[in-house]
Amino acid sequence: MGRTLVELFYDVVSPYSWLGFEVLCRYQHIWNIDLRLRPAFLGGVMQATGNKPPALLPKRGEYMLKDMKRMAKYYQVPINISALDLQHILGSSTLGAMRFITAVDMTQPQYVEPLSREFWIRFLSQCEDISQPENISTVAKKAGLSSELTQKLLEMISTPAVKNRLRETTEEAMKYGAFGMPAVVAHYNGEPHLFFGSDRIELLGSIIGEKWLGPVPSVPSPKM
Ligand SMILES: N[C@@H](CCC(=O)N[C@@H](CS)C(=O)NCC(=O)O)C(=O)O
Repeated sequence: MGRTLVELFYDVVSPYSWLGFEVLCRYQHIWNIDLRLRPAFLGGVMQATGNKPPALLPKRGEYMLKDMKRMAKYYQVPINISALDLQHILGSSTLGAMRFITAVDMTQPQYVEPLSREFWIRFLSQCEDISQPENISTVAKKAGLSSELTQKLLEMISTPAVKNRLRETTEEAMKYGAFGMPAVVAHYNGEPHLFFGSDRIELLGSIIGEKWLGPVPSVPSPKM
């Protein structure tokens, strides 16, 4: 049977997207899937669907911090957010970062995975800014991009081509029914199936006929 295309729509503002991203990056080497990373803009989804970040509700925000701590440990993803950081996250815009990742996706797609991870590490592990060009450059360097390339990509983020591409990807996620992130779309049996949340990947596996081995599956060792 052919490989199942699995698309992950995500924004680096979203800690649950980071969890979903790492789990799918692990499973792409185990399940019969082709993982397509789709950088999108959560702010645009929230605005267009009339949804709101769940953490704006104080009790939900309080719970989310505890949930996040437990999930980070269980999923082995180094998210490290305090109540103060959560306020900062809710007040930050990741539009520039998502445009930068989009520009990379358009020109150097092999860097999308390490670059997205480095944005999350800086933003949700070290709780440092990712909106200023100098900080975007620091992240890009960590992901292995040269300073010349980073400079060109920074120039690209204000072009209509990049802005439109990010808008189109965000709209595509919503066409599949997304109202938040991570939004995972599995193209199976000739139909797209939307899953919302990092906690629905086990369910995704059951739909596409793949076995869930927990959030940190061990990768089979290559045959000698
Ligand atoms: N239960 C989901 C929660 C995901 C979640 O809360 N995502 C946030 C962004 S970090 C969102 O977009 N929420 C929209 C909503 O809950 O309606 C998970 O474990 O991943």
